[in-house]
Amino acid sequence: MEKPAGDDSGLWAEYQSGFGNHFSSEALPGALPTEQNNPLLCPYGLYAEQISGTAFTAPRKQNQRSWLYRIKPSVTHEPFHPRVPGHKHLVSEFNQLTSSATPTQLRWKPADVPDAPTDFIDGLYTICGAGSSFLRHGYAIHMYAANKSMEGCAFCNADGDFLIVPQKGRLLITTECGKLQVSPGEMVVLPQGFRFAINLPDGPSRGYVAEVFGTHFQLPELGPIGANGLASPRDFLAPTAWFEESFHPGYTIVQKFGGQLFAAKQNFSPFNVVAWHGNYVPYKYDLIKFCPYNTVLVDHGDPSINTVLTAPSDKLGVALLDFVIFPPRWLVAEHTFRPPYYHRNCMSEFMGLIYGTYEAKADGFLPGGASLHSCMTPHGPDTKTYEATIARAEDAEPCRISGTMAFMFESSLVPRICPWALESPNVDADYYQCWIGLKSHFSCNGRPEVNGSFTPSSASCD
Ligand SMILES: O=C(O)Cc1cc(O)ccc1O
Ligand SMILES: [Fe+2]
Repeated sequence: MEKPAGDDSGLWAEYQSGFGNHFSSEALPGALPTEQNNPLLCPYGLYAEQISGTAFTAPRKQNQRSWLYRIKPSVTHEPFHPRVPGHKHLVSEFNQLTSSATPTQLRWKPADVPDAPTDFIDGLYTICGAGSSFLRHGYAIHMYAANKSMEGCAFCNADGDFLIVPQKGRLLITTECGKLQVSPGEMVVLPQGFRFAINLPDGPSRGYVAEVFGTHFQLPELGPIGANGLASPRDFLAPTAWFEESFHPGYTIVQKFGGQLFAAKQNFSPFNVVAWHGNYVPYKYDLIKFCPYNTVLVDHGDPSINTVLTAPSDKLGVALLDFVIFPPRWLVAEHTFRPPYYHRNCMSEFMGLIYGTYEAKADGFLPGGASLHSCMTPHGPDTKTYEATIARAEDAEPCRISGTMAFMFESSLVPRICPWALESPNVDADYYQCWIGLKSHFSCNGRPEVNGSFTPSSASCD
């Protein structure tokens, strides 16, 4: 299976294609002012409102903002108060009070979706992160497990951009710019400050979220690859304008601000934007459209070759957070150990699995599960994968990795881990065992001893 069935995007939502474009969209003819951004009187009596995703003065190349033309401006609400009930499992400042660091290899089994009614907001919990949303530098990695649509409320993340990777269950996301349907196998970016509501048409749902503070995701440079390849700008889809005019007493805006949830009441839906234009927008991307480039002769390329999106740090070429995937592809390298190499990395690697089996782990790393190998923590293929690979070393024909989609959030900042993630019953306490069986194949006469008693596993090839 290349991708779970049931992706009927397009039915619920209509899109415009491109990455970083200056988009424009109107749900009523003539609703978008064309001569200027801020007319004295807007068409249809709308209010003009700007949302800025970068400082007004950011260089033109990085500057991101959109103009929204709406029935009432977003300021039309009662004061924000800490939400009751609070949320105990969200963190946006990673320090000794909130989290701790460990160099040990960590792996989590998939979390069960709760039985109690739980929407996306309550089902979201932080796993780890670094830096601070207040200082506008850092990231948080969250996961969610939920089973019910958000009702009578919209979520707004003032802390950073969410990159959401659903693993189970579709997300029907209503945003101020319009609607997005996101299936497992796709990802969506909801930039800082946009209000959105998530419906779960399939019920039980779970997935992964990377949140970046103080920067935005961009496409990686292609360098010598050339003008094409990896994620193509035209495969990114932004919504088209959609609005509702509803009298909705008690509608709640839930704002994540410094990791804390605040609530404010208003009496109408915030999805009242009739037209908009700009380059600061939510967007989605289908990971199966990724066009991988890789080794065609020898050796294992670094995983950066599979970068879908990167959130840059201030250091040239060093990511605050890269979103990297391990998609279906051909492995053709000659006399090469084809699975991921054993390594230690100054960057920290959080991994998740959307479907299938990951090429470095014959078992134990399950769809919906996760692993974390922090800065300089050694890791690599498990014993079964290693032994199966060298057992068929002599007859390694080109083979296709199929039916799998793993991903990595890779960061230059060392993550601190939340106590509930470290103490979770889903922690795989025996993770280290997957490498303990790696034995010496050393032989003084030069020819490695290969124990042929292992049956080659089907973990990496068809
Ligand atoms: O650790 C991992 O499984 C991710 C990874 C994959 C790969 O092919 C090379 C390096 C790397 O960190
Ligand atoms: Fe790695």
